[in-house]
Amino acid sequence: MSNDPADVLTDVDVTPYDALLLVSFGGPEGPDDVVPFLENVTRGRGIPRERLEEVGKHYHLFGGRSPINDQNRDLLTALRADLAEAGIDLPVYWGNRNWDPYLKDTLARMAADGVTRAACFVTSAYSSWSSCRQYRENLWDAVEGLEGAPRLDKLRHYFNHPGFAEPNVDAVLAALADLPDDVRDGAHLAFVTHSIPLSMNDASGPPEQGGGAYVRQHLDVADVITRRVAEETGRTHPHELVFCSRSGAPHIPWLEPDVNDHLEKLHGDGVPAVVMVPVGFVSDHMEVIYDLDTEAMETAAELGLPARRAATAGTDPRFVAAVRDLLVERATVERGGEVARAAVGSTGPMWDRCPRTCCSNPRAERPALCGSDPVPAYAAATVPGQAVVVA
Ligand SMILES: CC1=C(CCC(=O)O)c2cc3nc(cc4[nH]c(cc5[nH]c(cc1n2)c(C)c5CCC(=O)O)c(CCC(=O)O)c4C)C(CCC(=O)O)=C3C
Ligand SMILES: [Fe+2]
Repeated sequence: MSNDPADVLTDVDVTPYDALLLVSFGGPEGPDDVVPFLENVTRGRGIPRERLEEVGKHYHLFGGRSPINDQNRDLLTALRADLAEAGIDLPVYWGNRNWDPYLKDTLARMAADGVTRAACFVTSAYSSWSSCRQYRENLWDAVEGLEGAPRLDKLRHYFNHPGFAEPNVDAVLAALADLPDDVRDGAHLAFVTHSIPLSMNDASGPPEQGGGAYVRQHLDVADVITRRVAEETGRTHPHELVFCSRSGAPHIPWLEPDVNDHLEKLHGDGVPAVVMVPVGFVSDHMEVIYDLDTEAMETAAELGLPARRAATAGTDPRFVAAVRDLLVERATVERGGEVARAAVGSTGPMWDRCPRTCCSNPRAERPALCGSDPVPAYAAATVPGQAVVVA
């Protein structure tokens, strides 16, 4: 990250924070975990039983174990090493929405350890209820009623941080290089992310900005990656944004096209090859190893369409350093200092606190931490000490 201006302008003072908290989704670690995990994920969500059985099969294909927890363990190890090397002495905790270690247990341990204020890094880079506000609701739930709970700040969205974009650029270059010589130049880049209901995309970001932030943010970083790849190869590969892992009831519209339908279309149009770029995900969890590496790769093979899947950011040192950069940046801001915020593309750096109306909950309004929301009167008493900033 030596050419990143934020590295030069900031120092390694991370006060007022005395911990970093890695916040993630969680996944099952063995066959017996699969059903309880799926129940945790889908509680109250109206996901049809057939869809759950289908998704259960995906996990059982891999021994009932998702790779996501091990990937977070690797990220923790890498983060601790990176912070230590930068001279930052800060404990790093980990808590999940849907599986052990649960956020509630982690927050209780942090309180017992005397942590007073933690920065939260969420393994989800974009705006939407599922990818942002739901995590903020989960943080609320985790501190509610907890004596001595640390105050929590969520680090800003990082889909357009160079430390996230650049590993994706290199991954696309590597995937292109791996395609047969005679089809490489004509390859399309299919940027892939998790589908969400159209209504959830419409409600993503602040309504004053017209909603639709989820898709807009993906399109922005996909443009950046495509242009950076063109700088390296001298060729602008046509690119599209497509979706995987559609869930929910069939009559509810979700973002399309599905990646498999897209591969069929490319093939029908005579496109000679494709690189799938899972830009919506930060590591190779189940959506990537099943929906892309298994299902979409099978579709491509049946079509006879040469396809490669680009790597996710994972523990790329630039991505790990980006977490530190975001931490140091936010600490500086909280101390009242000036920062240079690293961002590529046309969106610009994202806010530190989500606006009150951002990414509304599709079912019912729930209290959430780390926004500019005033804490609702009915809940304020149960969550002492949290940041309350009215926009
Ligand atoms: C936007 C988004 C991300 C990306 C941002 C982020 O990373 O947070 C994401 C990530 C993930 N989603 C995951 C797993 C699942 N998601 C489900 C269901 C759903 N996801 C949704 C959205 C997203 N999901 C939505 C709108 C639903 C419908 C139900 C609801 O409204 O909540 C279901 C239920 C079964 C099904 O129907 O698929 C499962 C099992 C795993 C773990 C993988 C592993 O185990 O390796 C990860 C990282
Ligand atoms: Fe999901």
